[in-house]
Amino acid sequence: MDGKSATQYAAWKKLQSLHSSKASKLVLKQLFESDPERFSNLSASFNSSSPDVSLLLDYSKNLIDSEVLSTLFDLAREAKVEAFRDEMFAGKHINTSEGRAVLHVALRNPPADKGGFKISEAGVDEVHGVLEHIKEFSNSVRSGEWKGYTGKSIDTVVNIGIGGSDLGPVMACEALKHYSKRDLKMHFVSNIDGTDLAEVLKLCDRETTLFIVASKTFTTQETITNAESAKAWFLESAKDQAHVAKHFVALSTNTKGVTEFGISESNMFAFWDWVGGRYSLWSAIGLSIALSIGFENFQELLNGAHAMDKHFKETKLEENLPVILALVGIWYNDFYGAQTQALLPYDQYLKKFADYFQQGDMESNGKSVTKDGSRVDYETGPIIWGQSGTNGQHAFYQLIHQGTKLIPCDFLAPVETLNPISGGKHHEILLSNFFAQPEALAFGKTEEQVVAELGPEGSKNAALVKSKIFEGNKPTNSIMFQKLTPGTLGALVALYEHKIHVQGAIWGINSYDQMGVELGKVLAKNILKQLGSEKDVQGHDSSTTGLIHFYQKNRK
Ligand SMILES: O=P(O)(O)OC[C@H]1O[C@@](O)(CO)[C@@H](O)[C@@H]1O
Repeated sequence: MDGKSATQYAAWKKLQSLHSSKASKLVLKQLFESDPERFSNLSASFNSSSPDVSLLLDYSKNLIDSEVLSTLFDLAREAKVEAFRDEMFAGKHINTSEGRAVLHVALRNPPADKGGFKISEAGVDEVHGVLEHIKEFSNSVRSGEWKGYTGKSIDTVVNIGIGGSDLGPVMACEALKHYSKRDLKMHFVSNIDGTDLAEVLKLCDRETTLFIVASKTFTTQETITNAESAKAWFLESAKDQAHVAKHFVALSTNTKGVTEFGISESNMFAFWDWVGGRYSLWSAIGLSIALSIGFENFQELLNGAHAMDKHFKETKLEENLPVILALVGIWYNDFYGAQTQALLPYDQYLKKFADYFQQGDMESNGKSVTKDGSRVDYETGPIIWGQSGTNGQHAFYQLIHQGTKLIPCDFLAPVETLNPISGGKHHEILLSNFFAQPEALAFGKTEEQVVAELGPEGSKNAALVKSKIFEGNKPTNSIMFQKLTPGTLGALVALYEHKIHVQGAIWGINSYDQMGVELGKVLAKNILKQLGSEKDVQGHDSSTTGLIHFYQKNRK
């Protein structure tokens, strides 16, 4: 993939004309009526050696026909998606702006003699050593063997990190709570807002709390400030700096930064520059996950992701789940003008799934310049949002059903619940909604149906009738998995990681740097120095100056 502008592709041009000529004719009701086999023709499965790790992707409720779909696959071929995928797996420096490889797949790759991919890049051969360190340490803490400075075992873990050093652990610990050691309390501090740390510290005992300082660069202002404040809080009673070693560990690529902070290298879990922050939960950044669910389950998480890696690497485009999700997403994003993509997991344990992929997707593909420096003249990364079902139905589904915006939705659900309370009644109600919502979105409700429902009297109110019509033809994907296990979560996360990769390849952008987060940080550091008094405030527009002055005049 050479960072070409996507509009140059013949398939892109064909998709433009297909959208112009076909969009009004791509009506799901008719598409299903004309093809009784549509579901089986437009579903794809992912199976792995573990029966619990399998997925069904039903993409039949999309605004596509065979011609559109084949042209989308042509686009993938023209954009050399497979070659770019193989470059990633081979450790090529596809993160061109930073001159780095992109190898989160190496973090979950078994040893070559156990069927793993052969990947050559500095550090890759250290992955299993770090995993061993994670295993030993998490076993030691979970068993009570690891003692704090007064000889007590650890019962509380506080992960201090932000962005990819927080969102992955938060999402995975929530998703896999069923598998967690319930008497080891997990907390996550990310925001520089003192409230975040202050509220967590109220729940902590200095003698039994372990702080994890998670930061790839070990320079992130929020994380280092929070870590310094946590250390100060700890030393208020621990007093002796030597005790820090029993209560603070670090996850980073920056050994110098870690030791300067006061954490010994033996308490550091390292990773490498080819691990992107938003792709790092599989690395040392996942330590809190291993502490929560145990190393064996953490390994299962890695195994599930590796199984999806193999699927992505080895499956032909037409049956490749990440590719299908990517292409269908591009169809709406770039040809239907859809601005967002909703992730709607009908599994309460996945309530942080959409939050996680806000960074995963939007920090990867929120770009407007191709890898060769051209300004794109097409849409790139979508806005990712969502919430667990059925909650979203009572919050924003009104807009999805009857609003003016096209919102492609991915629905996800387990066949089996992990909490079959009340004899499974809750799960059946949940799944009935999981099945019903895409059906309602696809097929809607006609004016005739509304009139029949309202009857002669009710339907005299023309405005009321109109307000009850559901236009339908709203596209959705439905993903089902057996039950939410560590392996299934690994496969699901890897599925969306690779979807992001494919979309970035087609858009010709670098999905793996994040230049857009830097300017705000620099300006904030400059303003921080000017908050002392009004005379210090220099070099800003009247709005920024006015706001700062308002703060300075009114602070206590
Ligand atoms: O892990 P770290 O180096 O502290 O970075 C935290 C987060 O900050 C960023 O916004 C980059 O500055 C994210 O990409 C990253 O996940």
